[in-house]
Amino acid sequence: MNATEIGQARSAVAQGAAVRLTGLRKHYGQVRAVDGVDLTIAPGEVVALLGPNGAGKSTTIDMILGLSRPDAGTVSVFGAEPSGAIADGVIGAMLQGGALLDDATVGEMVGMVASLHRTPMPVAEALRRAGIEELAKRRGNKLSGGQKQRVRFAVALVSDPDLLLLDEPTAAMDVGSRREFWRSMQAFTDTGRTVLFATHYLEEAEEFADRVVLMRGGRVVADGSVAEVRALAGGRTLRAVAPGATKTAIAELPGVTEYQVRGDRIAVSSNDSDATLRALLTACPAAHDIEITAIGLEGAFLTLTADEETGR
Ligand SMILES: Nc1ncnc2c1ncn2[C@@H]1O[C@H](COP(=O)(O)OP(=O)(O)OP(=O)(O)O)[C@@H](O)[C@H]1O
Repeated sequence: MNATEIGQARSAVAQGAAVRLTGLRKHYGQVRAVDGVDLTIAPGEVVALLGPNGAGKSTTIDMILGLSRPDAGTVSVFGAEPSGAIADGVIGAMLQGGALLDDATVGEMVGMVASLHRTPMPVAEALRRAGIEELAKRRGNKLSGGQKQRVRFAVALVSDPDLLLLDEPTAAMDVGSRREFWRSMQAFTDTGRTVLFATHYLEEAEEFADRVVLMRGGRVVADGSVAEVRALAGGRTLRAVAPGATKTAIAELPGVTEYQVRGDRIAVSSNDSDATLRALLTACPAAHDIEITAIGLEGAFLTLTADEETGR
């Protein structure tokens, strides 16, 4: 079983999926924004949606929210249509650039959204969880970009949702605000809520997600834990000082998927680092300062989202 299958099987056994997408497709003219996505997210999972620009992350989130209608396939949220789940306050969402009111205070804005729901959490609690209690009386047009994001977070939380959908939630935040945001988020997920977040910050996925779903060209290209996705990219990096090693000799080492040679220094990506190392020491017995490291999530991301024709 590969990591994609493990991710799907693990979710499928969970009772009553939080989110289930089957054969989801959305085209804009010739652009296949989402091109056959099957995805099941179990209650309580924290899932990072990764992918380069235009991979289809926002389009997928919009369809889960019922903001955009699929051309084909189905979306269900806790067994219901998105519109039903939204009306029941089951879903909270934080979207890229979601509009805020310039003339209303933060407390009023969050209060207005709370009034739309049957069982909201107290406004003060939503502000506290989003870390913006001191901004309750500040008007929308006096907020910084990062503060606006926190207000959007409070708006997403106030219905006390079981599922949070976050599209690049920390995009406008500085490092301190991001750390604070994820601390609040962890307090929320510790209560067993489900979170799906799209991000470009790989370290956020690495640190906060139970599971990583990697999209490219409207499709899911990897799905599993951070360790599983890293392993899918196959590999390790071997660095060494290899006097006299030529590019041709390095390219021909077994297991090599990519390589760089700068003077005596080589850096090789390999899907069989043991075989690469043995062959290197045979071809170049003077090789020294050898270092083998596991590929990071960033390396896996780049490998798995590279265009096929430029994969090597
Ligand atoms: N309303 C639209 N009209 C036409 N094309 C669209 C529309 N929305 C998205 N697209 C196209 O669909 C593709 C997927 O876009 P989407 O916004 O879902 O990607 P993304 O992974 O969220 O990207 P990013 O990381 O840049 O936010 C892109 O090629 C985009 O240009």
